[in-house]
Amino acid sequence: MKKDVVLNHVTKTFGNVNAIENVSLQFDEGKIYGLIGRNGAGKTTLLSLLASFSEPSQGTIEMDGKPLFENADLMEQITFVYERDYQENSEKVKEHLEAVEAYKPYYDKDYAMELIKDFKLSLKTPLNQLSKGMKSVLNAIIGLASRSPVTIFDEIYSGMDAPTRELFYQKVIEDHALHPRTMILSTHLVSEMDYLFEEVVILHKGKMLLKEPADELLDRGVSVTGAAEGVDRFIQGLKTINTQTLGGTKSVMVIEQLTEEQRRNARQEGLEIGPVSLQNLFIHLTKEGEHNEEN
Ligand SMILES: Nc1ncnc2c1ncn2[C@@H]1O[C@H](COP(=O)(O)OP(=O)(O)OP(=O)(O)O)[C@@H](O)[C@H]1O
Repeated sequence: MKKDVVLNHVTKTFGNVNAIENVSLQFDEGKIYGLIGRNGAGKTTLLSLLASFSEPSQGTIEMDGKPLFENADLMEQITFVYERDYQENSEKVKEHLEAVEAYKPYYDKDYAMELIKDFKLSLKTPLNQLSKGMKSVLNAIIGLASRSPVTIFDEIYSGMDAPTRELFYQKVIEDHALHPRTMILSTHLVSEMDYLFEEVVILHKGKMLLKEPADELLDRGVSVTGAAEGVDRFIQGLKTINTQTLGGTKSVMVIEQLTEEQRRNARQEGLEIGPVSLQNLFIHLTKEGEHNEEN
């Protein structure tokens, strides 16, 4: 079975709002995707469609050439984890994981137990007595241990403290290396998660702004740092964003690929050329999206 997920001109409408508008893209089997977008951009809507929670209003979503929606064989391939409050659920963690195991064909119980230990979650706690962070951890464990060919994490990390998030990222990398599968992680924590992503999808107001390999995206710009006067001379005529000044030192993001000659000039000026961050690019690109719409 081919496990790429293909969206063709997908639109999802709520009332008169297009939460997702004419999105076409393919999630290739085995890659780790970062799905980013500002509040209300349509991330959860898109991921819920992949999880078959609802049907697209227009367009198709297919795996192995077949529509995903309500296809039990295909849905077995996908795990979608999202923030849940489990308020009405008093079963214990252990019972809940046993229930998950029953309907997840790739679930690895030993790995789940290892994660329970590493994340220090108690098997005996009723779900509705877990703290917010512990609920996030439980969701993360379900997502990882399900080992589904397509695993979707919808912003489940917000309840986790920083060390727990770090541990989760480490587990994602380790387990993906051992058991390659498609992972889609939506997040607002762009700066701390960017190193996980092989490809980045940016949604903006329901539309797909871009889908690009992370390294190519980061190649779109550089940071230039050094004495303010030298930086000012160097950036003349270049497209820049996000200037920061500290004392006599200035750092500017240049949204252009530099030529060899420009790089040489920078070195001669004593300037340092460094990478841009995905977070800064994201902020810039979504602002630019707004600007283009206004014109
Ligand atoms: N069930 C619904 N009924 C009506 N409108 C909805 C529904 N779900 C989402 N929307 C709208 O669709 C748009 C996209 O929402 P969505 O939750 O997908 O965004 P998001 O990118 O996940 O946002 P956030 O980062 O804030 O969680 C928003 O305008 C939202 O108000």
